[in-house]
Amino acid sequence: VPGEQTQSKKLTGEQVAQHNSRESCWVIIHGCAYDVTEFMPEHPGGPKIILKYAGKDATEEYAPIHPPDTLEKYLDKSKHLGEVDMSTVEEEKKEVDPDEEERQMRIARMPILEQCYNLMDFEAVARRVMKKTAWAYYSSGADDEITLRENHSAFHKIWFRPRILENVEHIDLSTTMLGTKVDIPFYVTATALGKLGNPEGEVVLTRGAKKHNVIQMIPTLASCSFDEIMDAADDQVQWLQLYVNKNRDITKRIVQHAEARGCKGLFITVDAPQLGRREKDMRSKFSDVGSNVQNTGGDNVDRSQGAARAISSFIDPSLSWKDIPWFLSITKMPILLKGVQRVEDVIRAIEAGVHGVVLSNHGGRQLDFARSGIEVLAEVMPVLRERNWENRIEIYIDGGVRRATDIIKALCLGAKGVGIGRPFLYAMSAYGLPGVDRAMQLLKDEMEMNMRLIGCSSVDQLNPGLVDTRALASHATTVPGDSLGLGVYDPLVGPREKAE
Ligand SMILES: Cc1cc2c(cc1C)[n+](S(=O)(=O)[O-])c1c(=O)[nH]c(=O)nc-1n2C[C@H](O)[C@H](O)[C@H](O)COP(=O)(O)O
Repeated sequence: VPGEQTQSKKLTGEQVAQHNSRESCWVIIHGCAYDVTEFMPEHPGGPKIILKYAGKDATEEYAPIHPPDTLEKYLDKSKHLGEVDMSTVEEEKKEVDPDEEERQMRIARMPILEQCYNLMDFEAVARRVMKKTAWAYYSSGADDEITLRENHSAFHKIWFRPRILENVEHIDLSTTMLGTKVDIPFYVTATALGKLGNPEGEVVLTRGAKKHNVIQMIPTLASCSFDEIMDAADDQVQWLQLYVNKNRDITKRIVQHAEARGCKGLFITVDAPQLGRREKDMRSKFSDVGSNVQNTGGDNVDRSQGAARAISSFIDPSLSWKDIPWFLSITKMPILLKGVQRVEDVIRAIEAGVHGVVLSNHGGRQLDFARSGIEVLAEVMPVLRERNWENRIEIYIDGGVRRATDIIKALCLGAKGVGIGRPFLYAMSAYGLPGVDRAMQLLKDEMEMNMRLIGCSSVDQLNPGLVDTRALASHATTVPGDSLGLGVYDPLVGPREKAE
């Protein structure tokens, strides 16, 4: 940028502000200016969100959605214009947002952490104190959110057949997952965009997992960079969740870097060749020009699924069984398929040589009317036992796990462990690390008590004889009278109407 900045002098806010159009667009991110004029048309989130911040400081909007190394990785060095003297940057006049004022009041009055007695309490608090877009993104399920609700209600169709007069003085909750000893049979599953809920993002979950000796699955679409999350680990085991990129060189680089950094498992997500249609997420984006879901402009990016869809256009819908040998050839990490939803595919996975599966429907965020992981588990294990294959691979489930009894039911039916998503996001968003810590401790306390009451002193004693699953296949879908449903079915409370 000849003449506008000598090596020693920083750019001024005024200089940046002059480049505020499609023809010449500069933005400020973390105190540095970037020329994004040529990049704008390729931005996965579309040009509008960039134009909204043309000539201005975009850091607040940028940080929750993009890992810190994004600009290093994807914007040509010639477009890195150097540091800006932030004292010369005009503060954005923030018009008073009544919603935000109300939210701050709810935060001031939120319950103290000790008043959270179970994982649903964290959801109730998070719904009140999180930013609307963050709540919508985390809580969203696909379409009518039937599967989202079924995931948890399916556990209510399984009843216990507890044993009595067993010595349950000492309870051991520990088990192994892919050879790693963990203190309790759950892991923190991969959930994208952690900084939407907490400015520190996924590293908060890393610290919580360390404290309770559970495993964290690192999401491809994390807000933090992969290396940030690995660096935040303290002698603990982490896995990688992978969305497979159309560009297999990028995928190979990500996988081999994860292995080199010490990841102990590769979980290939197979239930999202396209991200599901999450209307709450889309609706909440309506007021944000950056991902205007009623896109009428000339954008070339389909942003009608909110933020995740926009940043996930790289996902390869052509991924198929024929790719598995290639994955087995590029890494020594155990490979598991995340998002398997019927026994035929579990058998194919075993025959394909993978090391495990996660029976999952992506937390109800993908195909609506997909069955719950726990129901698929009840279908799979008897078929594997018939073939003597139940120990050929490790089988996990996720979706709707909110109580230790849900974990126990899954292990009784043959799961090695369960993945938990939203509860830890809500705990992190509402209370930070102390929230995650308490959520994990509550599960441990519940688990110890319920193991005693079911008459088992260690998880290897859990077996199908301890549960009655006869009601599991009845799919009486609940009328969406619950909080999620009310939000979904009442289009008249969209932001425009609210403002009037
Ligand atoms: C709640 C949530 C889940 C996401 C998630 C983001 C959120 C906010 N994202 S998503 O943006 O693409 O949908 C991912 C993801 O990055 N990759 C993935 O494999 N699963 C993703 N999942 C699914 C997750 O790994 C579990 O399957 C699901 O969360 C388990 O259900 P519960 O939330 O009820 O525990």
